[in-house]
Amino acid sequence: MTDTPHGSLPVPKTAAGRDGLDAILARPGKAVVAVDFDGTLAPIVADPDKARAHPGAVPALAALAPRVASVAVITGRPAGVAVRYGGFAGVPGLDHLVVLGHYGAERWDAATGEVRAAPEHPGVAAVRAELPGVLERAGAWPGTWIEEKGRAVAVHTRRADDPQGAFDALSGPLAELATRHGLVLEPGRMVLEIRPPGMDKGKALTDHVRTTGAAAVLYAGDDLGDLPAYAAVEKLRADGTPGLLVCSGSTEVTELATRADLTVPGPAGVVDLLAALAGALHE
Ligand SMILES: O=P(O)(O)OC[C@H]1O[C@H](O[C@H]2O[C@H](CO)[C@@H](O)[C@H](O)[C@H]2O)[C@H](O)[C@@H](O)[C@@H]1O
Repeated sequence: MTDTPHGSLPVPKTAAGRDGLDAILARPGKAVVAVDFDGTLAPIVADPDKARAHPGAVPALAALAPRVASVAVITGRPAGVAVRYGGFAGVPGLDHLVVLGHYGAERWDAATGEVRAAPEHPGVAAVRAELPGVLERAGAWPGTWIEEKGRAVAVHTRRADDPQGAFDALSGPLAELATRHGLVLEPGRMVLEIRPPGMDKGKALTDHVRTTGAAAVLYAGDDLGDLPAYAAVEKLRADGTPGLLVCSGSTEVTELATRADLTVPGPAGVVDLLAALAGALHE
């Protein structure tokens, strides 16, 4: 990061992004800061159970949260899992943190410690029962495994001998399985998730911006599941609410970097950015 009029805050490469950042700095009490979890706050690791927030993430979020209208984590993880792996509960400064899990189908509030959730979709149980057979018929790629997520199931290929080959070969059969049970396929970083339709990170973010009455928004993500949130920020901007799109950069997914106002080097870069923003708002 280079020094700018706002300390170590980087300058977004687009005019829309610079407007978004300026709006957040001008009226932080009307700004929502929303961030994805895996790949954005937490470095990508081979075993999803071992993913943890970057050590600087909680301190940066806790420094920022009291200075803005709301900080939210919007994730494909179950909300409770993200809270645990993030270490978000009981942190001074994060007393009003919101975690929107399962792409917005679940909401955890730090203020109550409770999770509110949409009803479960019956198709998930049917998919769960059929999934081993579908994987077997698709070639039983060694190293591929199923993550049980409660309201969804995910097939991970990162630990397969050929992660991209397994991902490509399984995409079609899993999309067909999802459709047959009224569900949708959510592709991500070496993961194919089958989950209920009707909610995505874009709707989750737009609802949160509306309910908080925010006048500016920052969204940071790294994966394909974050694209609806990007689209939501673009729509908010078109409708007059400034916003800043941040990409947690990787070589694995490049779709976000082309649309982002600012690309930072992975979770460490996101943490630096959040800390710099908190510092600028403290000045
Ligand atoms: O919306 P997110 O917070 O980004 O969650 C998306 C998925 O993240 C997890 O999988 C990803 O991270 C794993 C741990 O680093 C990695 O092994 C895997 O390859 C990635 O796809 C999680 O396991 C999924 O349930 C989330 O939906």
